[in-house]
Amino acid sequence: MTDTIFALATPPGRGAIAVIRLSGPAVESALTALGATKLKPRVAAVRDLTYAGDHIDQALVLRFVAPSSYTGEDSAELHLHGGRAVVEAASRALIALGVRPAEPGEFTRRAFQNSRMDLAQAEAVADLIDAETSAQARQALGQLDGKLSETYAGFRRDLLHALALVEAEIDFPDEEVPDNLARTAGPVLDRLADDLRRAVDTGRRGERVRDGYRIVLIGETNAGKSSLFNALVAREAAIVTPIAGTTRDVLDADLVIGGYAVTLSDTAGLRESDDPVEAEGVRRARLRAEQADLRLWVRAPGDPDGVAADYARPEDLVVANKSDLGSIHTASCLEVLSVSTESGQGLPELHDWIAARLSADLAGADFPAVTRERHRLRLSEALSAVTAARVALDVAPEMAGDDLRRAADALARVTGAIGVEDILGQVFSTFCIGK
Ligand SMILES: Nc1nc2c(c(=O)[nH]1)N(C=O)[C@@H](CNc1ccc(C(=O)N[C@@H](CCC(=O)O)C(=O)O)cc1)CN2
Ligand SMILES: Nc1nc2c(ncn2[C@@H]2O[C@H](COP(=O)(O)OP(=O)(O)OP(=O)(O)O)[C@@H](O)[C@H]2O)c(=O)[nH]1
Ligand SMILES: [Mg+2]
Repeated sequence: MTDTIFALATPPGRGAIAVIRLSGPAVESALTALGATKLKPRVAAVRDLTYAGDHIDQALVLRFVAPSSYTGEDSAELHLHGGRAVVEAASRALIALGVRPAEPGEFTRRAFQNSRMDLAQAEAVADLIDAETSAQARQALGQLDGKLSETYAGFRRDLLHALALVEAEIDFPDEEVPDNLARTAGPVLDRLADDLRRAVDTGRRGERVRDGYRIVLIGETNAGKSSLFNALVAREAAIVTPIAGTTRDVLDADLVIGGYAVTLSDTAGLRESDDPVEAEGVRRARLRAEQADLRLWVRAPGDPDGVAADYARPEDLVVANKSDLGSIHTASCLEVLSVSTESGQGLPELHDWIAARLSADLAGADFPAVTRERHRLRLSEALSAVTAARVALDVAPEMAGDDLRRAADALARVTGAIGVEDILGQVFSTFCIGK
């Protein structure tokens, strides 16, 4: 027998309205015990809620009857006056009635277990709640609508089609088998491998939209990295001094540029140093630059050209700072934008340049993007199994069946069709209570 659960679905504290959600088999009896009777399903009605003779609130109540609800179970919502005492009283009454407080994500977990949504959609619910930028919300909504799930289902259909071809040939063996198979199943697998490869490639993009695009400021000491960092985050977050070697630790700030989440990092100036603290700072700066999606090479007039030439990638940008003092000379082929954090010259252009780069990198036409490491690993697994199957087709077709089954398993794990037990806790523990 399933427990009946409840949780505050709105933020805790004082507010205009507080919504308590209930779900489970005892919802109707709990509502009756509170005095909320004669409720037409899915029609809001005002009821005086009472328990043990105490008036709890004059509430708006909404009842859902299984399976037509978010969780697929009998459910209800109590729209209360949003005060702490009212929510407290309602919670105490529900606990006394045997309704227990929900675990984080438990409503959505039940929706998943009652096949109201698959695992990728449940993850999208969490992403949508966490979304702080328009791009994050757009991506999560697409995934909630089932766009990602449809993509995976399409891959699985192709796989099972190929598997059927392989098994048919193996059940009726003759000498022509490898030739026939390569002709029939071969093209199916080639196309599938192409699709999987493209899906894996969208993975970086999807994760960047979700978790933030990593931009690192890097360059010689005193080039003005920390000054630029402060200008971009619009506050005095980093220490700026005329002393070379001021910044040691990597400093991160989250900001939104052009509707995309960005993590911007300020780093220690790159130079050889006998000071172990500074040397460690330089080591961390280099590491961070390697992991970044985009590096801004900050240079002041007179800075040597060397570092950027050694570490830069073609997509990076040289920011020629201190334009009020002069211009830089560079032999590198990177794009150059001149700014002065002192006068503000060039800063709007730099902002626009970054926004344009983000939308070029992240706004793909072929959404839905893969949004999680978990998905990307499984897709890569499926891709390598399909590649192995394609090779086996020509030499040992009886092996191809196993590879294809392995690929189908990997895909089924993404949407939670199989192998759910070991990841359920992990997926839902990151939810907030009441979702
Ligand atoms: N008040 C309120 N607002 C909310 C939610 C909620 O639970 N309560 N949601 C919660 O996240 C989201 C909406 N999602 C929902 C998804 C499905 C159903 C539902 O009852 N589905 C039934 C009936 C569909 C119909 O015909 O209208 C079903 O699918 O069978 C309700 C909410 C956002 N806003
Ligand atoms: N004239 C001028 N001075 C600037 C400009 N930007 C920064 N400075 C000055 O340059 C000096 C170094 O600036 P920082 O931002 O600390 O440089 P940094 O690259 O972070 O230096 P380290 O942390 O030591 O690697 C400070 O005195 C700043 O005021 C600029 O655009 N024009
Ligand atoms: Mg600095």
